[in-house]
Amino acid sequence: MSGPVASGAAGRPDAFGARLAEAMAARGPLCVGVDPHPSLLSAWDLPADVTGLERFALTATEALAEHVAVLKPQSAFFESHGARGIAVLERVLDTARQAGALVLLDVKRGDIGSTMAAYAAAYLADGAPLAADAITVSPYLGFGSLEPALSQARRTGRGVFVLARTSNPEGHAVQSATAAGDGTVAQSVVDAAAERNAGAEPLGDVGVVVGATVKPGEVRLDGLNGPVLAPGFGAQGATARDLRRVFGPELGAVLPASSRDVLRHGPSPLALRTAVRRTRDELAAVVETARSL
Ligand SMILES: O=C(O)c1cc(=O)[nH]c(=O)n1[C@@H]1O[C@H](COP(=O)(O)O)[C@@H](O)[C@H]1O
Repeated sequence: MSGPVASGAAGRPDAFGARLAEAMAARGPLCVGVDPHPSLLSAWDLPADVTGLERFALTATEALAEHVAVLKPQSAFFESHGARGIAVLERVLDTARQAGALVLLDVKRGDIGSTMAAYAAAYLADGAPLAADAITVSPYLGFGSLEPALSQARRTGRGVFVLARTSNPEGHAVQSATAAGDGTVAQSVVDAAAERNAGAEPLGDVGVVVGATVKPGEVRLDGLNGPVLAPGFGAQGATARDLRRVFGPELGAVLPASSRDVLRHGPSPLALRTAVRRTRDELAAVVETARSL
């Protein structure tokens, strides 16, 4: 898959939505998280320092990046090692890109607009050392405060995934509260993303995050016209059948994400790839059944 280019509009072939749809069709709808938890480093017999981080993250990336549509490094695990950890993250981004995976950098940024512009420059600008194909962002300073990231992503053929209804149980209290007007806070996020995606083909660049662990019907996704990142699959307890229950007919645009449940099979590259293949086959079976519903 080629990297993003510098200009254009949603609907162009190199827009993030189009590149993601192509990657999901070619490689199956699975996003694997590269989350170098200290406990996983220890399970892989690696030291809990930056050399262990590097071995872990590059082993996982080299083993998997040719086989999945999207790799999602979790920034915090790299940041916790300081500048040398960030240097490892840069290598992960580069290695994944060379292997043709799209890279979704999980940084969950959210800030006032003028600072959001700096985050956009850090992660969504051509040539930035930490540029990724997409990032996760938090809308809790107001969806409008994300504008600099949304417009930068559109200009550079990149994407954003906005937290809507997250997989963790604590998310319910704020995200299921009633928003100004009507409906829940989570639904207002999905609706704002849908506005940005209107008219894009085959998918818009503004995705949302809805955990695979949530109850069916908590958010309506039928008008989104964008991708849905669904973490919570695997280690947090959601199964492929839960994905079908939660997302039903929208499953075609859903990108289930799993980190620990894949990574625990390492350090053998073969065992990591076998875990990915098994997970992908399970997902393919439920997506197929959802299509025939
Ligand atoms: O944005 C995310 O990626 C995310 C959103 C969410 O609602 N829940 C969630 O678990 N995540 C991330 O997805 C990954 C889940 O990891 P596992 O539970 O090991 O599969 C972690 O990196 C989380 O930070």
